[in-house]
Amino acid sequence: MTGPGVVRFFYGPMDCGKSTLALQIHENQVRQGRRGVLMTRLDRSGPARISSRIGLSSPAIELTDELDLVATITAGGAVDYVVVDEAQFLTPAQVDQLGVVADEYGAHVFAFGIATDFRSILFAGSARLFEIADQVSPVQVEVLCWCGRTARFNGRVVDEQLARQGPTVLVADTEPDPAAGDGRARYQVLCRRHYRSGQLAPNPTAPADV
Ligand SMILES: Nc1ncnc2c1ncn2[C@@H]1O[C@H](COP(=O)(O)OP(=O)(O)O)[C@@H](O)[C@H]1O
Ligand SMILES: Cc1cn([C@H]2C[C@H](O)[C@@H](COP(=O)(O)O)O2)c(=O)[nH]c1=O
Repeated sequence: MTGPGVVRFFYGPMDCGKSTLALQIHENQVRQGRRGVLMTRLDRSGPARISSRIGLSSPAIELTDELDLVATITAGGAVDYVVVDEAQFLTPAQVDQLGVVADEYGAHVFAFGIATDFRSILFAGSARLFEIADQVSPVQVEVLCWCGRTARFNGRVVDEQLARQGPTVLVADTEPDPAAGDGRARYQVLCRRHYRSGQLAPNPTAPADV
């Protein structure tokens, strides 16, 4: 199928509802009989699923660096739409392949991901999406820092300290995992002020220190 394909990138910090939105868009496409492909990479719930904290989840193709997305998406015939979650983990070449799927095959591509890593540096996949997508939209639901300000920073917390260095990819949740040891990383969304200072909670001895 050829036609007006499009690449749309929805971005936002962890826990703002990206996977929920991805699954809602998929649902609305399916209801109208449109044929689609769901893809993800390194979902917290395990491989080959898109899962939302609201409780929705759906099987999806698990991506790897080596996978050619044009071949993967078109393998089963024509597709009307593609939903890609955790798109920050795509390689720039794979993002370009999404552009081919939109332009040459007429598919509507909906990509979802966090823009920046724990160092507040753009992920390679997200950077390429900002560069080539037809439309980029912040997810509308705000997540908040502990101080009440809007949180745009994805802080990585290790041993209750904000990490400033480490591997770019480290799959973990915003909630501590009770099954894991104390040193296990978690993420905490923060406003810029508290991302810069590394303060993760109110200071009990200085209540006004926000
Ligand atoms: N019981 C609930 N009722 C309403 N909203 C919820 C509930 N549990 C989680 N959420 C919302 O789900 C959102 C996280 O959704 P999710 O799709 O997992 O986010 P993301 O993919 O961006 O990390 C949060 O905004 C949170 O407020
Ligand atoms: C900031 C940051 C995040 N990650 C991982 C952590 C999670 O597994 C996902 C994001 O999940 P969500 O659906 O947006 O909640 O990305 C990472 O590997 N490296 C980072 O720097």
